[in-house]
Amino acid sequence: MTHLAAAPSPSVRVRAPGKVNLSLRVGAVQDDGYHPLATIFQAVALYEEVTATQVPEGAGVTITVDGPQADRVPVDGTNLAWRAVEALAARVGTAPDVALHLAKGVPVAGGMAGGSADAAATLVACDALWQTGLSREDLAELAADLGSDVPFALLGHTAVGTGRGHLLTPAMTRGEFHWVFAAQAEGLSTPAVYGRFDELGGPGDAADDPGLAEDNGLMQALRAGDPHALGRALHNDLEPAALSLRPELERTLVVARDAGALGTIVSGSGPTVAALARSRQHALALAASWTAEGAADSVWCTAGPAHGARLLP
Ligand SMILES: C[C@](O)(CO)[C@H](O)COP(=O)(O)OP(=O)(O)OC[C@H]1O[C@@H](n2ccc(N)nc2=O)[C@H](O)[C@@H]1O
Ligand SMILES: Nc1ncnc2c1ncn2[C@@H]1O[C@H](COP(=O)(O)OP(=O)(O)OP(=O)(O)O)[C@@H](O)[C@H]1O
Repeated sequence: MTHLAAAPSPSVRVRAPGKVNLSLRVGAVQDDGYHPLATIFQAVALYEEVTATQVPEGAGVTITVDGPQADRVPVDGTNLAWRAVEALAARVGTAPDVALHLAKGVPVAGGMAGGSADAAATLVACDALWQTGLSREDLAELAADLGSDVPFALLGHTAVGTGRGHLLTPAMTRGEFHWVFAAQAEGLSTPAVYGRFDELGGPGDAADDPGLAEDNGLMQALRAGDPHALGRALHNDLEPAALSLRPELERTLVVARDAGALGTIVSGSGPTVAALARSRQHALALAASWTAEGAADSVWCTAGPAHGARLLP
């Protein structure tokens, strides 16, 4: 009798990046609870890696998670990757049967859109696994329904975001920018930070619908590949709200400035703080200052722009 080994279940791996908002301009809250944004995203080379494996019919979705902060990630239907499976399956009329493994390389609840990257990677992975034939635009539509940051995790590189942050236009950049991120053990809730922004007076006298008119210098710095000019132009309307919820972040910003960072900023809704460096060597020096001063729970050196959600061979 010949023994036939069972064929391995089909499996695909996808990487999607974390992000930093180089500029984040926030308008007045709308009736749907969202704020109109004008933002410039940059993807950075801290990646979420999602492996999707076909499982027998009826097995449903399962999630396992790997990484230093894995215990803070839900493995049920509240995980954004799980919701991505369900959204894609419903869209193409297939059963949501898949085992997901998330290898987390982006700080959790840090304002760097790690969960959004998982959702984007999962869309690309299941799209390949199920050979749906959907276009990248179709996936972007599903992505926008999952969360405001998910379409950018699909696209990657550097892009202007408007609407809720989900309408994207790629931006021209030259060369590589070196970043250091100071992550905190305890995350911040994105709705709580937007809520504090409202309590602090929202956009105040600024236009309800923000624009990027004030970001001409930033766009020019990107096109010129000039990290000094980029450092001066970084801007985040949510920074006062994040600092009001986490006053100790002020010291993290100051330590990086004192150590010669070209610019410092709270990343998105925080509490991660980003510092822009002159070079990779300088990034390592900034990281060492944060560690020496105990101004971060973990420190991550990386560079941007990085690619969007992409299948791995
Ligand atoms: C802070 C940023 O990371 C900047 O890119 C994003 O605006 C947040 O994007 P996200 O985490 O994908 O947010 P979503 O999952 O879409 O929304 C979560 C909550 O954040 C708030 N929210 C989000 C986006 C937006 N333009 N206005 C908002 O007020 C709302 O309270 C919403 O209920
Ligand atoms: N795949 C996921 N990975 C991490 N957290 C997830 C995931 N799905 C749901 N969550 C929940 O969402 C919360 C925020 O997660 P995430 O790491 O995406 O935050 P974030 O980077 O601040 O997001 P954003 O920058 O898009 O606002 C976590 O505290 C967790 O409870």
